[in-house]
Amino acid sequence: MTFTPAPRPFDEAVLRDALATANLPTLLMVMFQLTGDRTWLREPYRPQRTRGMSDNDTGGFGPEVQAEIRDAALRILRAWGDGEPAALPMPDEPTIIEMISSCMGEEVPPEFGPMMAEDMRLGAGGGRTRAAVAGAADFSVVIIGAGISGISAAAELRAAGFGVTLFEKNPDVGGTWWENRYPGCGVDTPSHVYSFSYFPRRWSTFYGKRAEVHEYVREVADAMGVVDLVRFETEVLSAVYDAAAQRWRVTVRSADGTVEEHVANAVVSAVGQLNRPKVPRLPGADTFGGTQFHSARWPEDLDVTGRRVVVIGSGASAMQIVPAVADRVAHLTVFQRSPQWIAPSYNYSSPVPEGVHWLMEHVPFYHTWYRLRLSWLTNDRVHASLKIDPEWPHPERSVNVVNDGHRRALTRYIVSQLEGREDLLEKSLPDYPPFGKRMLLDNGWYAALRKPHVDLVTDQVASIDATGVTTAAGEHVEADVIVYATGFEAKKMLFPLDIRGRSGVSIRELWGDEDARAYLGITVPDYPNLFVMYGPNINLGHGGSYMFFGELQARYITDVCTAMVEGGLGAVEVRRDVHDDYNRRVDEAHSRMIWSHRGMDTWYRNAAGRVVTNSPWRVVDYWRMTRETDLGDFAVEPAASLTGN
Ligand SMILES: Cc1cc2nc3c(=O)[nH]c(=O)nc-3n(C[C@H](O)[C@H](O)[C@H](O)COP(=O)(O)OP(=O)(O)OC[C@H]3O[C@@H](n4cnc5c(N)ncnc54)[C@H](O)[C@@H]3O)c2cc1C
Repeated sequence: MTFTPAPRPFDEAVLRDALATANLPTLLMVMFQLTGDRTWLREPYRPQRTRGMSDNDTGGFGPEVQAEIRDAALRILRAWGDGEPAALPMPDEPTIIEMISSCMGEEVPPEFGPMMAEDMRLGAGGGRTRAAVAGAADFSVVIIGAGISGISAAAELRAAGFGVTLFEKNPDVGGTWWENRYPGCGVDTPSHVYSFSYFPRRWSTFYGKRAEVHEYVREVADAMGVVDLVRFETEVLSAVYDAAAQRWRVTVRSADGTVEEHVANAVVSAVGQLNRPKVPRLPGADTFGGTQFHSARWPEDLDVTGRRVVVIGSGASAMQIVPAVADRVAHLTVFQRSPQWIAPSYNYSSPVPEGVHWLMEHVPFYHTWYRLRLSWLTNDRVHASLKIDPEWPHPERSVNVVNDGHRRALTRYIVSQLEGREDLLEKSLPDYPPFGKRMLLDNGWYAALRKPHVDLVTDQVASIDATGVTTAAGEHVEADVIVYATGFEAKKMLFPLDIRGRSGVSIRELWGDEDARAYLGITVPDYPNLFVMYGPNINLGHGGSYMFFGELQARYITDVCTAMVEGGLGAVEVRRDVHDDYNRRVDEAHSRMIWSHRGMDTWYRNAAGRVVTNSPWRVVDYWRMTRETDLGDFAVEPAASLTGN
């Protein structure tokens, strides 16, 4: 699917109505591309700088300028619809930077030009097209997992002609978006950015809910020919490298318990960082007489209406569950270990107006620029402000002067939301710098906490009995339902898979429970032809969409496999010095980032304080690092034989 409309005469009334709903900074870029007239990039048509995550629909223009822009857009679009060609169908990179800087009202560095140009091409072109690689059909790849990562890798490898099999433990594709079914579950990255760059969608809301995200992921998997490659309800148990054969022996178990071995030239682990639920071991939990489950295992038939519900945890999942159930339950108790920084949300529950859909589908470049603007807002824009300034005199509250400004603005917001509830305010103001944990969006969290039948408890749960939970202070809370919104075994990467490389050492032993490392988060010495997705130091802490990161890893992996086939190679193993140097740079970069700030205790860090899950890089840095593969990074072996198992 693409949004690349062909010109045809517009119905003026329809066009006028749609323009009334247009995002003006986006519309100005359309007008410039169609006319080539730089008037639309300059004062008085340069939008004000966008604040926070707002779409800045009016661009900050007064009513007269808004009307002028819409009138001019009407004329320009009518001319295009009547056959006048676009002056700049594909602007060059400096022009893209000039445009994005104009429509954001701030200078965007030139280094973003190539990545943005690629996004524009992909959005218009309908796929990460690949020329078929001669001989690829004889090179087999097993992919473990059919979430966004597995689908990205399979789509690209398949397009190049590789023999691909995916094993998926669930009965459907989608991973995160198939498993998490709790009330309120959805994205906190805007949907037009949390989309594959080559597969736009008519999102019904600006922030898609899980059912729609799952439907989308399935649609992409279908369209890219991936679904047919998946063996569902088949769990991979182990993968062992046979150095003599230059093959991986992959053991899988089907739903009926049958265990079989598959042999492949390469293995891609796409098992996700947030797939294995983490449930605290609380004394007495097994005696609870009600219903209890992890947030990712919400029972399909559970009705919480009129029930007493305890939610343990106040992270991203709890933040979505609590507002979604608060009005239905008899009583809700939220156990919070530490408060979160929560930003005001914009458009969080709003449907995308029909006029905006129409613009995306009928007006050339509109969807592209709407997405590019959002990408800049949600990706790397804040990264620089998350660096620790060693000279900053107030490390107890922030990491630099800009971060301190974020703190003031967010504090004002929280205070405004909890006015008159000093009890809640005291529990809700974090003592660590904003962005030290992933920024969450307020989708009714504070409003829910204010309700008379909702309690926010900062004491810890000490034990559970048949009728409820008891806090460390000895208070008993009666419950019918306990929800463990306690996150995932993120640091235990690839758990519980048993993966053994050239020397027979299990990756579990190599990494331990929480010290995974890989070159580019993808390849590990001693594990030839193994590629890990959403692995160590890949999670995005500053913002951004994992879908894009998944695409970058998929491209890199496909490039390496292509180089293997074209070079007649049987094994590629990342050089230890390359791997070690990369990880030294990761750790060094992290030492200057907010996630390593003193006192930051998050699921990102291990007991030694090393940040294991998060990327220290900007999206554009990782884009550049993975754009071209260099076989010089690997020790390579010629293929003993590229065919046969
Ligand atoms: C509730 C929630 C909301 C999120 N919201 C956002 C967001 O707004 N923006 C964002 O960028 N990211 C978000 N994320 C992160 C999200 O996980 C990623 O965006 C993305 O979905 C990861 O895709 P994946 O394919 O790498 O992993 P997953 O989606 O976790 O998929 C892994 C797949 O591997 C399968 N699998 C695992 N082990 C095996 C095995 N041994 N054998 C066979 N199959 C196996 C699993 O069944 C699963 O289908 C969210 C995560 C959660 C949990």
